[in-house]
Amino acid sequence: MTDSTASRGKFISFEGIDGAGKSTHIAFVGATLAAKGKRVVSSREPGGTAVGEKLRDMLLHDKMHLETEALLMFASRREHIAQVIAPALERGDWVISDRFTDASFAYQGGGRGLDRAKMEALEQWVHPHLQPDLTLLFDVPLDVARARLDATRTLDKFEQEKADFFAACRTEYLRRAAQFPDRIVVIDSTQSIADIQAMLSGIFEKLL
Ligand SMILES: Nc1ncnc2c1ncn2[C@@H]1O[C@H](COP(=O)(O)OP(=O)(O)OP(=O)(O)O)[C@@H](O)[C@H]1O
Ligand SMILES: Cc1cn([C@H]2C[C@H](O)[C@@H](COP(=O)(O)O)O2)c(=O)[nH]c1=O
Repeated sequence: MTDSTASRGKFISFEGIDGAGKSTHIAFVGATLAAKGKRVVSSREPGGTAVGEKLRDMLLHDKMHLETEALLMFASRREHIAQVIAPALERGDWVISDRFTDASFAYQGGGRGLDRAKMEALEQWVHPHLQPDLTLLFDVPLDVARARLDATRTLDKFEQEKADFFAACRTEYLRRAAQFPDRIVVIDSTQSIADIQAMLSGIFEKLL
């Protein structure tokens, strides 16, 4: 039986260029929230649903037209909202998403150069009334992100992009942080993991 009186949960997104360190902190934030008695749903984009994970596989490995890429990102998002995000928020759960629409503006808009108006039209279509309550933007210089990636893994299609692509993604992320200062918190991700976790604890202390 569902509790129809449960208050809406909160929606937190994590953003940053590849290698900025966001995935490192997702488990920490999930554990922090759970310790405070919140039910947490942790998910990711592209992906987060069966259909979304199939789209993710294509998006991270197959070359395609930049508009196809943007449309598939939003198709994955549409499914993610319908299957995961909206029901969880209605149940009163907290949703942590490793990326959301800011990533489309940064990567397809900034990185690939797709017209911002097209992205805004997709955003209006797919989630006209939903935005994260809080977005944590992990910001690092490109060389730091690249060194972290090179040290750890086989690179996917996006991670193989050149420095100017990531510079444009980072610029667009920071432009959006300036545009939405009440929602997006920029975290200097060159700090140690321990220092970042201390800062995150402070942010969630205020939010809870
Ligand atoms: N503040 C930090 N100091 C030093 N190393 C870090 C820091 N944050 C993350 N790392 C390391 O950098 C690597 C990449 O981190 P992580 O996977 O969290 O990045 P990411 O932003 O999620 O990347 P992607 O978007 O490509 O998944 C990992 O090996 C992680 O341990
Ligand atoms: C949501 C979203 C993601 N991307 C890119 C950004 C990353 O390179 C990959 C996802 O990989 P991660 O290791 O899980 O971060 O997808 C994008 O280009 N546009 C988007 O909307």
